[in-house]
Amino acid sequence: MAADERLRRTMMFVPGNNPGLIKDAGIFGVDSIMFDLEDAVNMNEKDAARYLVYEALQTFDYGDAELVVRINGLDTPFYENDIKAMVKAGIDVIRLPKTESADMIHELENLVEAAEKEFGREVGSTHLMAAIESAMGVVNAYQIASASKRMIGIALSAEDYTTDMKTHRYPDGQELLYARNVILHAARAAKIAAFDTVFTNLDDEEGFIRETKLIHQLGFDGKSIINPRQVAPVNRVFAPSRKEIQNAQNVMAAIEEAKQKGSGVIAMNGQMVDRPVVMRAERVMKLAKANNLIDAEGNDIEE
Ligand SMILES: CC(=O)SCCNC(=O)CCNC(=O)[C@H](O)C(C)(C)COP(=O)(O)OP(=O)(O)OC[C@H]1O[C@@H](n2cnc3c(N)ncnc32)[C@H](O)[C@@H]1OP(=O)(O)O
Ligand SMILES: O=C([O-])CC(=O)C(=O)O
Ligand SMILES: [Mg+2]
Repeated sequence: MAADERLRRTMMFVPGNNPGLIKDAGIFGVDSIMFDLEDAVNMNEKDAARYLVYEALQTFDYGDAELVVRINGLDTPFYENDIKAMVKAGIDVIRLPKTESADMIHELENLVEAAEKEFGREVGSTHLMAAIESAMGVVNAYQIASASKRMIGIALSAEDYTTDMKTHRYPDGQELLYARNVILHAARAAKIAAFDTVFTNLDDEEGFIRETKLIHQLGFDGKSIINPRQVAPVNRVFAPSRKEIQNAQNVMAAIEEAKQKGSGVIAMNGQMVDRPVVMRAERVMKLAKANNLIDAEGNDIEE
């Protein structure tokens, strides 16, 4: 699947030192599986975790899920070996933590390209994304997002970000509003995806749904998650309503009719239907298909 056609509602962290979680990570229906070599892994297990994830990528079938690895940061002794092993294993996306500048993406890209050449991978086939975890990262968000053609997304990482900002996370999320909006604008301007941060209190389902509704309303593509329990609530929030689906089906039918007549614009119930309207309808149809609300032809599936 082309990188820009993917739905990325859920990107689940899977600790790279936990064989049980790594083995079963494909069964929960997440859009992206993110093996973590960074903060979920103790210093004394870094080499073992890298080896484990490398072996898992050779061994297990993760179906259609996008495969992402969060490598160790550029200020550690681990990232070069992480990059080599993950490129060799054919990972889809490398996520750089604690990204603060476009230069960091350039450094990552150079190492990825060298590894692709060394291991006979197609140059350019490894995609990149950046986690933004500091004030400096937020200030440089657009430069980071547009630093490379390989970039598929940027993510807010609020645990480290709130620490850097000398605050912490509150239930209403006011402390994240500026960073969320900057990251969204940077991603949209660079035409890549925007991911919201993890919600760490697994027992507060109401708070998790409230936060997910907020980031969906703002326009994020999806959320980093830490547990399979968080998959269904995110998918429910991102699922279009029957009314939205009906409207999208009407738009698709209207634009088809316009095309037959050789026009790119048509009126539907007195409302103009043009390219942006069609693009929104296409996204609704894609989300509806992913939630099994319509079939491959775009027709309703009864609940
Ligand atoms: C700030 C940051 O950097 S966040 C990123 C780093 N953190 C992480 O990667 C943490 C990832 N998450 C986890 O390790 C776990 O979800 C925990 C420790 C938080 C909670 O674990 P549990 O108490 O076992 O959760 P829970 O009981 O809901 O697990 C249900 C099932 O899902 C599995 N599971 C839980 N989390 C994950 C995960 N992240 N990936 C894959 N499987 C998982 C469990 O093994 C369990 O399987 P089982 O029913 O076969 O035993
Ligand atoms: O990327 C995330 O959401 C998790 C993380 O590292 C952070 O919040 O610091
Ligand atoms: Mg972090």
